Amino acid sequence: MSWMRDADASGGAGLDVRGLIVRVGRKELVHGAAFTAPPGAITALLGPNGAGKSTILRAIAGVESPAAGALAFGGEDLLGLRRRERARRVAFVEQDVATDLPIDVRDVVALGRTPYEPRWGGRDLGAPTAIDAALVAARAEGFAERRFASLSGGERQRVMLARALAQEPRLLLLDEPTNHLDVAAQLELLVLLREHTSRGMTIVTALHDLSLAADQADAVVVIADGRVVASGPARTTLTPELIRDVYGVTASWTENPVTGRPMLALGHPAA
Ligand SMILES: Nc1ncnc2c1ncn2[C@@H]1O[C@H](COP(=O)(O)OP(=O)(O)OP(=O)(O)O)[C@@H](O)[C@H]1O
Repeated sequence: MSWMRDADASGGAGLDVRGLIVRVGRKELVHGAAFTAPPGAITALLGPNGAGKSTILRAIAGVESPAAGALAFGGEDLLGLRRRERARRVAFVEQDVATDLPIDVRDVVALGRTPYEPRWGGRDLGAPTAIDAALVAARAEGFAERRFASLSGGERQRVMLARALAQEPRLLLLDEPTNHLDVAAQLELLVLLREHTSRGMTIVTALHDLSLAADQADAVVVIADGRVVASGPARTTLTPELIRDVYGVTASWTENPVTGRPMLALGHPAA
């Protein structure tokens, strides 16, 4: 396809989603979504509850098979890759983590190395280093020897992030990664993600916190009713009009008195 050749020619293209349709049973949940996520950047998927953010991430991750559409990353057709090859490129941290895994944290993180295990026996020589580095990066090394089921929600989220980092993906998909984190941990996570983008990782993350997305994401994609309604840089895309239409709340850009950066203030004037 011509757009994939274009992506190759540009050297290191990001994620390109075209005409994505996802059906579950007879119900169509995503109706021809199209957007790009720049390489080496954080793109936030925004939108109200039930808009389709998780469904889109699941389709990109290969958990759901799209009914139609094209998904390319780095100029490669993701849908044409074998599962193992896709898993070496794309990692996904889902929103709800199973709570009853009867295994230790380190073993959960080791699952991220599955795509690198030699097919015909032998050992994945890169595993110990990758697992240790991922535990440290996700600030999960302090509970590496504990049972996964004994962890708090925020700790579990760090472990699932560590598992995804152990996979050494070039595209990292995150579904609401901050939802169990306290305010310091949220900002710390964004710093960590920023470190990874500066080393070339492309990150696409569903976020509910519009202010956090406005401050930290390089680009935003706004989803409503299974459709992309706007996309682009946060400052120019998240207009007060768009936010009112999509979320029904009042918004205003102002200056954050703490950071000095543009800040999105939200609320209902009468509340
Ligand atoms: N397996 C399913 N069968 C039927 N409907 C589904 C299924 N999975 C999701 N949906 C519906 O599809 C829509 C989109 O769901 P999705 O989880 O993608 O939304 P979301 O934007 O991630 O929402 P949230 O912000 O609440 O996590 C919702 O209306 C949801 O109820």
